[in-house]
Amino acid sequence: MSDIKLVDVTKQYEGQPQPAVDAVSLDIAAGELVVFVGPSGCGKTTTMKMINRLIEPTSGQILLGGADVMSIEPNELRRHIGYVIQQIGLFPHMTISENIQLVPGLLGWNRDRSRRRADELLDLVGLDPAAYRDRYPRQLSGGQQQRVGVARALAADPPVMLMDEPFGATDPITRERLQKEFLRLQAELRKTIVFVTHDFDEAVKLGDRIAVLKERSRVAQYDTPARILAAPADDYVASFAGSATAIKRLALIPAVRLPGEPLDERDGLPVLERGGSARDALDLMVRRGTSRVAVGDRTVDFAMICALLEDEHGR
Ligand SMILES: Nc1ncnc2c1ncn2[C@@H]1O[C@H](COP(=O)(O)OP(=O)(O)OP(=O)(O)O)[C@@H](O)[C@H]1O
Repeated sequence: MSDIKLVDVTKQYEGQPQPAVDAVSLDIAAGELVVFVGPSGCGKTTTMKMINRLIEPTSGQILLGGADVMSIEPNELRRHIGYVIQQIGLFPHMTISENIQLVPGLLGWNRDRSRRRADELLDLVGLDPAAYRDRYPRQLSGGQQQRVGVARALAADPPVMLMDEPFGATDPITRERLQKEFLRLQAELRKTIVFVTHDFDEAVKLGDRIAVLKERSRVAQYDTPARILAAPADDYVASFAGSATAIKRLALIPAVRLPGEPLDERDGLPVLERGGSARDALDLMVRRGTSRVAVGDRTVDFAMICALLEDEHGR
């Protein structure tokens, strides 16, 4: 299993008056996508990099599937944990395929198997292998390069992925497309993912759970996007989550994330389009004059959505 457990983790950089990360504890379940969100400098990246030992904690413990990461050999750890960063880090003198084959190469796979794997991964991230495998990074757009970055991190099929503002450098439209593709990919792959961003909307869109961090990475709230929006733990979380109106926030919550009852097909409820948001579910109810709609194999009801809105106004 690839759950991640942080126990009282502290990082004190030399010469700094305060720790960058101060006694942080957090449990991340296997197969879950957890987003660390917080303002610049609050310690998100430092916390994340301690998980794959790019940074060593001053004290505390990080457990990966129950084993202390400090006891896992660094190469073994890297095979287990894919890593995607904003600057992508593709090697300019290597083709796209060669870039993706780096990790399989390190693992000693033969060339045929590595090549096949690179093609398979290009396909997975929506790039036609025949068109892209032999190009160089500079011949790709920023969004395409970012997809290659994700493909490369997935090369050895690691159960865990660390992603540090992976879509941060792309324009808003590309970013939205990458987010959607990424969610589709994760629905299929179910990796354990730690995703760092300072964009709260991105956190709401992507996270199964969000850890809202304040200074020194202290956890202000750790919960599902719907619950954080409906019931922020304190003023800090509320102001961080604050700018959007309640109804706009509904548009950020995928309807599949709302609590619901199992669907009985015989009810003949209107069916929400795949990928629809809580806002879309509400629209469908209003249009069809029903108080429940089918979302996948469950139903979502009007009262649930009202509760989200009311909590918002009640504050
Ligand atoms: N190598 C280092 N030496 C000393 N201080 C550091 C070092 N790396 C980071 N810091 C400090 O630790 C704090 C947390 O930095 P970190 O990069 O983890 O924050 P962050 O939340 O990821 O920020 P951002 O969103 O701007 O990337 C900051 O105050 C930063 O200046």
